[in-house]
Amino acid sequence: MSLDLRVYLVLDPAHTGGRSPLEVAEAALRGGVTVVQLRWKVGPLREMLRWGAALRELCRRYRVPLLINDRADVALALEADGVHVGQEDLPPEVARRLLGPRALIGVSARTPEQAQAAEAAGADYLGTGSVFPTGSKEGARLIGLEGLRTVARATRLPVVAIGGVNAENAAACIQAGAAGVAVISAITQAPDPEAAARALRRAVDEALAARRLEG
Ligand SMILES: Cc1ncc(COP(=O)(O)OP(=O)(O)O)c(N)n1
Ligand SMILES: Cc1ncsc1CCOP(=O)(O)O
Ligand SMILES: [Mg+2]
Repeated sequence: MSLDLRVYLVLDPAHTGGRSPLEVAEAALRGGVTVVQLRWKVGPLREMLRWGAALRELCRRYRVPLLINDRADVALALEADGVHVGQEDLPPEVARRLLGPRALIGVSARTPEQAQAAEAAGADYLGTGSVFPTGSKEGARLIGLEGLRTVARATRLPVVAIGGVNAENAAACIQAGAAGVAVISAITQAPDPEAAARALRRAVDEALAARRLEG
């Protein structure tokens, strides 16, 4: 499946403000998100599989890729499109071996060295952050827009900016070299997730168009 990283929803059922994760996901898909990741950090694995299977069907209907955070076994079980792994997770080359050449593999990279290692290991894209302060990931280290720019310049892989990104600061991430933005709270904690996704999509599309014009 081709990879359009413009607006990347990281769906964590622990961060949907008590709303149904599937309803939030469908609203976000209507609003124009281009990738969905299921991030499941607490709770029974069987529950993750149940949510994942429903999300799999939903994403197929919208023809949007579904990636699984951390867990290649779950990605395989769900026939998801790929995985996203961090620096302390399953190494990307192992994920590639398990999931095969067609799987999408994303890797978190905060430094040029991590970016280059991920590229050499066969990653398809990088997740880079935390660009801004975030309340959604404990201990996330801040790299700022300068850190994002440094990573984007160090790799040929597309980079998605993550951490505290919203419709107001998304354009700055694109100007710093990102191919798109990944968000949890800007969509899942928004009073209207569909409108929030649409606003992010518009901000990213306008910033990408402006960047193309600048050449
Ligand atoms: C798109 C994207 N980028 C970065 C991350 C963070 O992954 P990781 O560093 O492994 O942290 P956890 O999300 O697993 O806590 C991500 N999930 N998605
Ligand atoms: C998973 C993750 N990795 C780096 S920051 C972050 C959390 C992003 O959440 P939010 O979009 O709510 O700041
Ligand atoms: Mg991880």
